[in-house]
Amino acid sequence: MSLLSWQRLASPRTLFRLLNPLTTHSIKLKPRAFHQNPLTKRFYAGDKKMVKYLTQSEAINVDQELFTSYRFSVDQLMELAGLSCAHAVAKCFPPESHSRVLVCCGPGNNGGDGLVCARHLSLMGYKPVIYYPKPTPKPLYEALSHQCQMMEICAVSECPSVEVAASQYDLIVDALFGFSFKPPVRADFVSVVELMQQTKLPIASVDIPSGWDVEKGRVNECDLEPALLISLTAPKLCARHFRGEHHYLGGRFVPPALQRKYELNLPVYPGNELCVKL
Ligand SMILES: NC(=O)C1=CN([C@@H]2O[C@H](COP(=O)(O)OP(=O)(O)OC[C@H]3O[C@@H](n4cnc5c(N)ncnc54)[C@H](O)[C@@H]3O)[C@@H](O)[C@H]2O)[C@H](O)CC1
Ligand SMILES: [K+]
Repeated sequence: MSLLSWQRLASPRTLFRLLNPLTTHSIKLKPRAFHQNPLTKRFYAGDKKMVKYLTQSEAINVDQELFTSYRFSVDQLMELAGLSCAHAVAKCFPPESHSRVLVCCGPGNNGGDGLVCARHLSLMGYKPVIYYPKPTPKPLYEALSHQCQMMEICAVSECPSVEVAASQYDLIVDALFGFSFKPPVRADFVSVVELMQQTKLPIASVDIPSGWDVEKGRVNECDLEPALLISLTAPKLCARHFRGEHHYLGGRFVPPALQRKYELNLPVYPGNELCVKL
């Protein structure tokens, strides 16, 4: 068995003992219980069940139950969702190297998560700039936009070209469409989707990589490939096709009974963290 295989199976302590020529302990080479994600090939310690990947209708149903049976308000969950996205961004793209962030926001709740994320990124030392091509005329979105303005977060009204984006930004946050997206992309959003398809900047997608089919994933060769995907509540089926470097789960607000009802098998969030690596 190769060293790489042992790295996946053994704990760091066992590995140290295996590799340390000075060790005098007798070592039992008993592999730990583990399971492997068949798509990402990642190994997970323990024999816990795999996290569930939701269909589009399951995602919508979970969302609805949170608002109806559990009486959460959209603002509450959006704040937690957007905050967890900002935390995942900070883990993968620290402000020291990726301070200039273009946050692209769509017309629905995914876009709302983006506005919240931009506000928290700005509090965390980033310089976010918002591109919100079709602001939604509803009190929630107007308040979120107003908060961003009051926080002196800049907004651009034109979608930057690939070249301009490359010179002015270090990272793009994709908060255009989430689990209610129905292809094809409508005219108002074509240029920003094309920017994200063509740019070489890293992209952090909120919940769903925009333009992907919520269940089938990438449908066109040119579809964007985020470097970071932050699944919210639970990953959707499209996340099985994610090939980027970082996959996080955020939205740490799902009541245990709802987790049980949908057999979500969510991973344990470490300590008081707002997101967990999948
Ligand atoms: N429970 C949770 O997990 C929470 C998730 N949140 C986030 O909410 C989105 C889902 O929000 P929703 O408003 O239902 O949908 P979308 O944001 O995906 O977008 C709907 C919006 O987009 C328009 N639209 C749909 N298809 C197209 C298209 N082809 N072209 C252009 N426009 C399109 C549609 O008309 C609507 O206006 C989820 O993914 C999470 O990110 C909550 O924030 C917290 C709870
Ligand atoms: K998105």
